[in-house]
Amino acid sequence: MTEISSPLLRLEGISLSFKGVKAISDISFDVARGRITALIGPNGAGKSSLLNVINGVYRPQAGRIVFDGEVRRRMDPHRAAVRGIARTFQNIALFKGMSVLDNVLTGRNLKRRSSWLEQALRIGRAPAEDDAQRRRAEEVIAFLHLQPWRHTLVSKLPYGLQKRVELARALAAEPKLLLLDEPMAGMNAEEKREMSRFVADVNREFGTTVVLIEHDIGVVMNLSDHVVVLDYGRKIGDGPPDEVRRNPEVIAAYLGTRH
Ligand SMILES: Nc1ncnc2c1ncn2[C@@H]1O[C@H](COP(=O)(O)OP(=O)(O)OP(=O)(O)O)[C@@H](O)[C@H]1O
Repeated sequence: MTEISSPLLRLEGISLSFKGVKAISDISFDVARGRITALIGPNGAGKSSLLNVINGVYRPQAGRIVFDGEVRRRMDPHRAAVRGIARTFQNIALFKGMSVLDNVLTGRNLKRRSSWLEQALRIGRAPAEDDAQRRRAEEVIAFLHLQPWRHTLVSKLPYGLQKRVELARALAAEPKLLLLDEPMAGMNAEEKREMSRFVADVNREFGTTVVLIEHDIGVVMNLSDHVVVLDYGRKIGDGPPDEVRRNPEVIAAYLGTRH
C-alpha cells in the first residue's frame, strides 16, 4: 500500500533532449500529496517539456518517475490518464464547436464502463451511466461557477472563461494530479485572482495535488506551497515560496543578470 506521507510524484534525474539539444538536465524533485507546486522559470527553461514528461507525452532519455508508488522509466499518456493525471494546456485545447457541458463530459470518458455498442444504442449499462456522467459533469460546472454558460459553445466564450472550462474538463476526470500549464496566461488581474481562487478551492475541497506553470510571481507566491525553479533546463531552486524568493540564483535568473 502507498503511504500517505510518501510524495505523490517523484522525479529522479530526468533528462530530455530534442535532437541533441538539451531541454531538461538531470531534474529531480518531489511533489507532495495534496499540495500545490509551482514550476517557474524564464521562457524556454523547460517547464512545459517537464509537464509533458510527467504525463508521458515526451520520453526522457534518462531518469525515472515514481507516481503514486509506481516506478516507471517513462509514462505513457493513456496510462497516465488512467492512473489519475489530468492536464490543461498553454494554448487552450477544447472542442470549440461543442458546448461547455459537452466539453466537460469528454473529461469523463475514461470513467465509462459501458461498451461502445451500449453507448451507440443507449442500451444495457449506457442510460444509467449517461445520467451519472452528466450529474458529475454538472457538479463540476457548478463548483467552478460555469452554470450560466452550460449550453454555450466554447468558441463564444471569452478567453478567461475558456481557461476555466479547460480546468473543469480536467477536474471532471477526478484526477489525483492536476497539471496546469499557465492557467492564468493572458488574464487581467481580476481574472487571475478568480482563477487562483478556483485552483485553491479545487485543491482544498477535493484534495487534488496540483502542479502548475505560472509566470506571475505574485500569483505563485500566494497560491503555492512549494516552488521549483528551472533555468536553461536545470533546477536552480526548490522549496517553500519564501525561501525560493530569497535564493540569489533565482533572483539573478529573474532580474536577468545572467540573461
Ligand atoms: N518538441 C520540441 N522539439 C524541439 N525542441 C523543443 C520541443 N519542445 C521544447 N523544445 C525546446 O526545449 C526547450 C524548453 O522548452 P519548453 O517549452 O519546455 O520551455 P518553457 O519553460 O515551457 O518555456 P515557455 O515559458 O516559453 O513556455 C526550449 O529550448 C525549446 O525550444
